[in-house]
Formats: sequence, structure tokens, C-alpha cells
Amino acid sequence: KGVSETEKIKASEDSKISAKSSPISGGLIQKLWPKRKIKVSAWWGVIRVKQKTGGIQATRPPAGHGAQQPLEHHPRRSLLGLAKPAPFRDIHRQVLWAKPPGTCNNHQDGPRRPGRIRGLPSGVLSSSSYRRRTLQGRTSAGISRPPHQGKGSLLPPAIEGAHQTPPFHAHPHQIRRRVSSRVQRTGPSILQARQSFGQSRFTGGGKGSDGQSIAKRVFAVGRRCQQEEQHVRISRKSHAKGKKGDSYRSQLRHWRADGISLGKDGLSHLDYCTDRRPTQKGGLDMLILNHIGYTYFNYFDGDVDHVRDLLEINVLSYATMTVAALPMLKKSSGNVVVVSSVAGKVATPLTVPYSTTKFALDGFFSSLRMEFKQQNTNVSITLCVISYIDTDSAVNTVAGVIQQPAAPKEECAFEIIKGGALRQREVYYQYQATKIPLLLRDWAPEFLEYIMLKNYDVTKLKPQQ
Ligand SMILES: NC(=O)C1=CN([C@@H]2O[C@H](COP(=O)(O)OP(=O)(O)OC[C@H]3O[C@@H](n4cnc5c(N)ncnc54)[C@H](OP(=O)(O)O)[C@@H]3O)[C@@H](O)[C@H]2O)C=CC1
Ligand SMILES: CC(C)CCC[C@@H](C)[C@H]1CC[C@H]2[C@@H]3C(=O)C=C4C[C@@H](O)CC[C@]4(C)[C@H]3CC[C@]12C
Repeated sequence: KGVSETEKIKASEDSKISAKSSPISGGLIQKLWPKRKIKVSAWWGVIRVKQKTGGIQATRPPAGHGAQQPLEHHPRRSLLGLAKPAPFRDIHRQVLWAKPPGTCNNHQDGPRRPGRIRGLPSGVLSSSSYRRRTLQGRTSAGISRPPHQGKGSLLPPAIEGAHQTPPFHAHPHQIRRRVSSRVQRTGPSILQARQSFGQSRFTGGGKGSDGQSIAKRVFAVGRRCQQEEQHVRISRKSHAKGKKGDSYRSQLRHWRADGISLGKDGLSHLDYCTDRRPTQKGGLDMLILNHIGYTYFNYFDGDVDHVRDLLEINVLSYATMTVAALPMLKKSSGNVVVVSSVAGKVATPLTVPYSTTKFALDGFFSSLRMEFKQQNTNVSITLCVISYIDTDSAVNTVAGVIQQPAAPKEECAFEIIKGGALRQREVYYQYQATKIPLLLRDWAPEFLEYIMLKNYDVTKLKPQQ
């Protein structure tokens, strides 16, 4: 009897301790486990049981489990959203969302989600192989290694050069694969409005303009596609006894990157699209509209005829060419790339005729894009909003008046083509130089005007002719 009394006293002492440390759950646990020397405390909804004797801290195991569990993995902690992210997820997110310095980001048409980049097939980036590759590619300093540029690469040097600073936060391999696979599917054919007379060259290029860079990129992409097609064809043939190889070969035959000569009026060679139909069988994957007529960079001189002429070259020819190419574009679910400017989205001084035409492009093509959606026409339209680029013509025209540094035309051309191949709504290059004015346009227009005017040194303006 005496022994049982001392036990009772001990038990009551224990229950006092428990009740003190945990008024809510202590009594209940003490009832459930009356004979065990335990200290109970409630913390963040997780019941923690401290063994008094050993002094070892352990999470209370779910019924039937005696093993000690780290707190992060406790199911209730996860439910509360308090679980630490698994380390691979953390790194994966960093890799996907990190923007390499000095690069642009054109994901304007939807929120970013880890493991999914718009325009790329959903499986690609979240696949374990990609995850493994990105993890392997990380150095101990936590910075991605430059992507593979080894001997086995099928890419020509022109494209390889662009890897130095990947202009996209996805892995460059993914972008290249996407660009090439889109072009591959129907037998690649890219049509660029050639910017001058002559059938055999991308002129305008001779003047070091954007057009030349685009042409180079187009041909580089085309060449690579050709190599990849052959590679696929040979391997397919050996497996599928030529049947699929034939279709690839026939696609290959229809591959070509071509240019259109527009003539001085910007319209006279349009029959090229309709009559000669260079890629009729395979359709047309991409129509890049890039040319512009000459204009001045100065105060508006009151010449409305010049505005009319410029509208003809910069807008109406674009519309006419799009209409002419549409049957081919529809055939291969192609893409129209319209090269516009930040001066076609926000008001800029000294560019009245030019801005008129570029704003008109936005009106025409953005409206057309909506109609295509209504009509289920699978032709995408990419409007490129471009900041100041270091083409000879722009640098000569603007010289000294604008403080802002010009962006490289090669990178610009790459972004234009990439945006088209990924079927983006709009391309912003350079991202900050275009996106910030665009945001300010609606929210703080006066502030934007103030910055803009500060950026101009009108004392450096060339005298008007
Ligand atoms: N450079 C910049 O800072 C910026 C440029 N952009 C846009 O980028 C695109 C390219 O600009 P950029 O390379 O600087 O321009 P360029 O002035 O260097 O090139 C324009 C080209 O258009 C051609 N062209 C002129 N008139 C006609 C015509 N009537 N018919 C057909 N082609 C014609 C010219 O051909 P030819 O050589 O035979 O005369 C020239 O090659 C344009 O759409 C421009 O609006 C946008 C933002 C900034
Ligand atoms: C937020 C602001 C500081 C941004 C200002 C950007 C200004 C300076 C940039 C953005 C777009 C640029 C023009 C352009 O698109 C194309 C051409 C045609 C070319 O033949 C002659 C030069 C010209 C007029 C560029 C002049 C400079 C502009 C207005």
C-alpha cells in the first residue's frame, strides 16, 4: 500500500510538471501514457514529447511508429507550409528563375512557374534529365557553367557565339532545340523582307543594319536545321527502312531561307510571294518584316507627304505582304515577326513620322492577332519592341543627341528570331530599356516624359535640310 502511495505521489508530481509545460495537451497525454515519464509541450500545432530520463528530444511518432523524425518532414509541418524546400527544388528554382546579367527576358505573356517555360513543351524543363543537367552544371560557387560547346555540337559558330551570355533564363539548349524543332517540323522556310534590290543577297546588310544580322541568323538556323535533318534522316532510315527517311528528305528538299526584294515603293515585288511561291509545298514558317523607309531625326517639319510615304513603306507593305503570305503561313502554322520599336509604343520626340508608322503597326497586327484567335487561325504574330540598336544608320542619325548607349544588333537579331520561333506575342529588347518605359507609359506618363526629355541633348541636332 505504502509503495503504491509513493507511486501516486510521483505520478501526481509528473502530471504537475506536464500540466505546467503544456496546459492544453499535457493532461490528455498523461492520461494516455500515465506510466511513462514524459514532458509534453505543444508548439506550432506539433506535439513534441520530451523524454525526461534520456533528455532526448523527439517528435511524437504517429501511432505505431517509434522512429525519430526530423521536424521538417513532419506531415503537419508540411501542411502548414512550414516545411523547408527540398534542396534540389531550391536549386532548380534558382536556375530557372535566375536571369543572367545583361540578358533579356521576354516572358510577358503569362506568369512564370517553375518547371514550365511558356512556348516550350511542358515536359522539357521539368524532366529529370534537364534537372540533373542543370544541377551538374552548377559550380561550387553556385553559378551555372557555360553550356556545352564541345565537338559534338551541331551548331554553327554564328549561333554558338550567342551562348556566351544566354539571353534567356531557360537553358540555352532548350531554346535552340525549340527553335530548330519548330523550323524542322514543316521543312524550314523563313522569309525575310529583303531590304533592297537584287535577288541574291540580303542587302541592307551591306550597311550593317539589323537586316543583315537577321539574315545571318536565319541562315545559321537554316544550316543547322539542315544538318540536324540529315542526322535524323540517316538514323531513322537505318531503323525504319527508308520510309520515314524519304519524308525527311522530301522536307529537306523544300528547306530554304529566302528573301524578298521589295523595290523602291516597298510593294512592287510582292508577286514573289504569290506567284513564285518558293516554299509552297512546305508552307511558310516565318515571315520577318523588318525594313523601314528613310526618315529624319529632328523636329517635325510639317511635311505630311513624307508621313504618307513612310506609312506606305513601313506599314502598308507589311500588311500587304502578310495578306499575300497568309495562305502559306496557314499551311504550316507559321509566324509573322513584325520589327517595331519602343518609339512605336511610347511617344518619343524627334521621330514624328517614324513613330506614326510604328504605332500603326501595333494597331494593325495586335488587332489581327486577336482576330486570328477568334477564327482559330494558327498563325502567330510577334511584335518586336526594340530599343536603340547600334546599326550604322541609327548611330549616324542619332549621334550625340541621345545619351543612352546602343544595344548590339547581333543579340537583337537573335532575340527577334527566337521570339518568333517561340511564338511570343511581343519581344522586348533590351528588356529594361523597353519594359520600364512601357510600364511608366500608363502609370506615370509625366514622369516618363521628364526622363525622356532629360535623355536628349537637342543642341547636338544636325541642321534640318
Ligand atoms: N536601329 C535602331 O535603333 C532601331 C531599329 N528598329 C527597327 O529595326 C528595323 C531595322 O532597322 P535598321 O536596321 O536600323 O534600319 P536600316 O535603316 O539600317 O535598314 C533599313 C533597310 O530598309 C531598306 N529599305 C529602305 N527603303 C525601302 C523600301 N522602300 N523598300 C524596301 N526596303 C527598303 C533599306 O534597304 P537599302 O539598304 O537597300 O536602302 C535598309 O536596308 C526597323 O524596322 C526599325 O524600325 C527599332 C528600334 C531601334
Ligand atoms: C526611355 C527612353 C530613354 C527611351 C528612348 C529611346 C529612343 C532614344 C530610341 C528608341 C527607338 C529609337 C529609334 C528607332 O526605333 C529607329 C530609328 C530609325 C533609324 O533609321 C534612325 C534612328 C531611329 C529614329 C531611332 C532613334 C532613337 C530611338 C527613338
